[in-house]
Amino acid sequence: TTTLGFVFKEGILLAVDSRASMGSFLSSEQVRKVIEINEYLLGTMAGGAADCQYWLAYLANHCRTYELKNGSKLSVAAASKFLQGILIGYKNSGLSMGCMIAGTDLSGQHLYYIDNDGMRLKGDIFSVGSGSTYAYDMILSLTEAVELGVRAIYHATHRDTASGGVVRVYHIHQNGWTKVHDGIDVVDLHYKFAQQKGLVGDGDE
Ligand SMILES: CC1=C(C(=O)N[C@H](C)C(=O)N[C@@H](Cc2c[nH]c3ccccc23)C(=O)N[C@@H](Cc2ccccc2)C(=O)[C@H](C)CO)Cc2ccccc21
Repeated sequence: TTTLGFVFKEGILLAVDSRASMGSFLSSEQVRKVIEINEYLLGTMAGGAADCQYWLAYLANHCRTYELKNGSKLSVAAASKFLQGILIGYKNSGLSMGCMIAGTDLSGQHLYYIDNDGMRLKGDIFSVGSGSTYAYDMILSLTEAVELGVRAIYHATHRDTASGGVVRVYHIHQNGWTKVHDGIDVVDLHYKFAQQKGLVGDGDE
């Protein structure tokens, strides 16, 4: 898995791959590693799929319940703190989760990293998952940010056997979030980037 989140001029970008594995068996190339908690919050998943899916769905439920009770939304800090509290409660019980919680609230856009050790960090850039060492960061315009996110995940899926499938990209801004790409096949990207590098010319240029 390769998940990437970074702050840039116009908000926060999340970019992830879509591969699931069971040991050396590739169990899926189409999983969704970004969970749409509500129209202001997104979560990313790396590690145990069931652990991530269960506890991020639990967080989404908590956010909705809070909103109905209090008539206002949880801040990104509060939502990420809630998840941290759960993971601390289950520390050393075998959960495997490396998540990002990103979203927008009254104080702007925020990005947090939370993992099964109970670590919670606020930051401008995180990359989580087996392919994270291949993904890099820069502060860019939206177009450049999207291109970077796509290239970073593509590059990671090209190198990391446990990452692959399609690239999904989300942009978080002051009005919530927009889904930029819902699935670009990394094989198509491979030929597109190879073409751009002139490696796969048609031979008579
Ligand atoms: C086929 C499949 C799933 C699957 O293959 N589950 C296995 C058991 C799983 O959890 N795989 C992990 C790797 C793994 C297996 N056993 C573990 C025990 C502890 C920790 C990790 C693991 C994985 O792909 N994780 C993805 C993240 C992911 C995958 C699916 C959904 C959310 C997040 C990832 O991090 C990279 C592939 C590197 O491991 C999960 C899922 C959700 C929705 C639809 C299909 C599937």
